[in-house]
Amino acid sequence: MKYTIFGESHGPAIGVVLEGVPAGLELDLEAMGKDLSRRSTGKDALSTARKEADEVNVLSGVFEGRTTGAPLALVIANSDQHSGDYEALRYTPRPSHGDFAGFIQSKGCLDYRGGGHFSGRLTAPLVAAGSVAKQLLAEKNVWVGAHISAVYGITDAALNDPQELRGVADKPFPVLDDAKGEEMKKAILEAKEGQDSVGGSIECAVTGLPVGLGAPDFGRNVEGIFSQYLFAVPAVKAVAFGAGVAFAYMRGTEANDPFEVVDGKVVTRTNNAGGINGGITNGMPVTFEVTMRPTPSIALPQESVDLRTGEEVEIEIKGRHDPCVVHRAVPVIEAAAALAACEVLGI
Ligand SMILES: Cc1cc2nc3c(=O)[nH]c(=O)nc-3n(C[C@H](O)[C@H](O)[C@H](O)COP(=O)(O)O)c2cc1C
Ligand SMILES: C=C(O[C@@H]1CC(C(=O)O)=C[C@@H](OP(=O)(O)O)[C@H]1O)C(=O)O
Repeated sequence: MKYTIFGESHGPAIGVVLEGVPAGLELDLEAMGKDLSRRSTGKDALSTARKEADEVNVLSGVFEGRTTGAPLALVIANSDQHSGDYEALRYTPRPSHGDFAGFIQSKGCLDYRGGGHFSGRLTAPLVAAGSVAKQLLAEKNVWVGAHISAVYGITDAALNDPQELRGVADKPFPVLDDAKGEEMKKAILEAKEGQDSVGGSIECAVTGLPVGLGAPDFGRNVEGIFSQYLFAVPAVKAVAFGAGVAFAYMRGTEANDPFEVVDGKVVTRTNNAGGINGGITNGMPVTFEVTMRPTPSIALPQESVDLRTGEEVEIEIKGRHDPCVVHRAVPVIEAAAALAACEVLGI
């Protein structure tokens, strides 16, 4: 499958075209709607106040409830744009958003309203595409789950078994330990109160991938394939597999995953490698953590440059921004992982 996401945050609609979807899948639009509502806006003070229904209109690729194999076009309308909030920012880019790089790359023709095509809004169609991927993976007993692993240095309980993630998806704030979740929420609201934002991380597991997929080489390496999809999510700045950055503090004796036989199957007792050795799946769950930066649009004054005059200026960003993107991004990371898992499986 190949996907193309289109649209701008303040344009009429956003959407995705998925090519190469196998024919015959009975598309579960209710499951898709559930994932979209996990990501949705305007629910509480922890997220942007913009309110979008995020209803999916299936334009093509489905007939009598089943995929036909033709390109699947899913469209989501935009309705609650406040484009006036962005007028003053047209030539004075927001630090760390896509404004400056996008302005130069587009030769000044950028749709700067609401972050245009760079907006986190574009993760709605990604979640829709990810839902299709999850449904295809379910036919092969492959499952994807995730939780918030940290917000502003406050960490969730350690994930011992990916099955613990099964109950997390239905929680409004998807953590394993709800008490830690309350601390994280407090940190988000405190940052918001101070006209600031916070970053964090999401841990994700993909279970059921068979041993032997991928290759050590560029282009077919399983860590590389997952990373391509994950870094395409706005605000993702790091991806680490298995024990990840903690390897820097370990000896081989702690880091190595000993082999054992369980029910006649070769498995590893620990999974520090995150289910991948030599770029190839080893049959254990593929596990990874993504780090997401603090939301760039903060209300405090910031330094910018007027691109028309070259003059250094101070800007103040108005509007409705997420004080933290992490909690809404959990289904987004699952979606990116599901699409990556499909590629690894050759779907
Ligand atoms: C779900 C989600 C919501 C986001 N909400 C906002 C937001 O309200 N304001 C903002 O400035 N950035 C937000 N972002 C982050 C920006 O879209 C992102 O930082 C920007 O596109 C630049 O990309 P980069 O951080 O990957 O370099 C959000 C990202 C995601 C995934
Ligand atoms: C609309 C969504 O999030 C938006 C992501 C976003 C950004 O810059 O990434 C900026 C804000 O846009 P606006 O200023 O138009 O309210 C968020 O509300 C969404 O996720 O559906």
